[in-house]
Amino acid sequence: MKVAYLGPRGTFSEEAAMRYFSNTDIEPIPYGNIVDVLEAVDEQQVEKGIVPIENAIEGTITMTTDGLVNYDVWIEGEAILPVKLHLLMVKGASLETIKEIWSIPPALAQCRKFTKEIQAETKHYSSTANAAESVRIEGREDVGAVASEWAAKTFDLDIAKRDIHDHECNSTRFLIVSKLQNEVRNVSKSMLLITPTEDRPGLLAIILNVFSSLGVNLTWIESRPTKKKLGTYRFFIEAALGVEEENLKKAIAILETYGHHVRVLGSYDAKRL
Ligand SMILES: O=C(O)C(=O)C[C@]1(C(=O)O)C=C[C@@H](O)C=C1
Repeated sequence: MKVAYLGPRGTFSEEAAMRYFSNTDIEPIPYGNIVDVLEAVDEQQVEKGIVPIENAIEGTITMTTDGLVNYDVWIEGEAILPVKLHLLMVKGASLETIKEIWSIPPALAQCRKFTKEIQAETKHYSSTANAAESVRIEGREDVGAVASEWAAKTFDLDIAKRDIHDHECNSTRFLIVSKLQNEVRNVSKSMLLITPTEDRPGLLAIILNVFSSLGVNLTWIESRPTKKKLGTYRFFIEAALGVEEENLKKAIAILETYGHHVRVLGSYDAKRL
């Protein structure tokens, strides 16, 4: 089974894929960015994909939420991976000489205090591993990559400083997506994308009230711009109920009678890696 992930080798996405599918024979296929992973699943170049959606420090990974709007994929699983970020440098380089820090924006954002403290410039790469690989290829002693221990081993780099993330308890939530909807039975969560058709006072309160009046607990909510008009949004809502549960079906039906567009993005269980 082919599984698309954000490459190159050595990313947290690869680690999450290997751990999540540890009992399955998979062929991991690296892609250059998160959107390409979702596209590969949508176009059925691969059976499954894995993408990061939320980090404990930095919050939502908007490349993923926006990709979920644009591609027709089904969320069938969730995996939570502990994330430890380190500063990787070429062998023999020292922290004192550092001028630039390279990584993917969500990883840099998880280490804001550290980058401010050492007054280094930051440069964006498409993944932690891509930044680490570039440090290795360029061989410069004045740059470091924010990446994992696994990336340090993969690209034979030194860990110049360990655990540079702002908060000790760091983890990232990944979604496992496929093209076809799997059979949903007794799962604990569902993700809905609600697009209101018109703006009105109390719009979000009315939507949330539908869930609370039916006793449906919500575990995540995120608003994203519609990209059509400033100040208009769509809402990602994750509910602690499987999509086949009566109360969730009722909530969807009520929201639709209010004129909102509701798309079920998936229904799944969470797994800690
Ligand atoms: O760059 C990687 O290693 C990734 O898998 C991406 C990613 C992300 O975009 O959030 C995944 C987990 C960490 O939060 C940092 C980076």
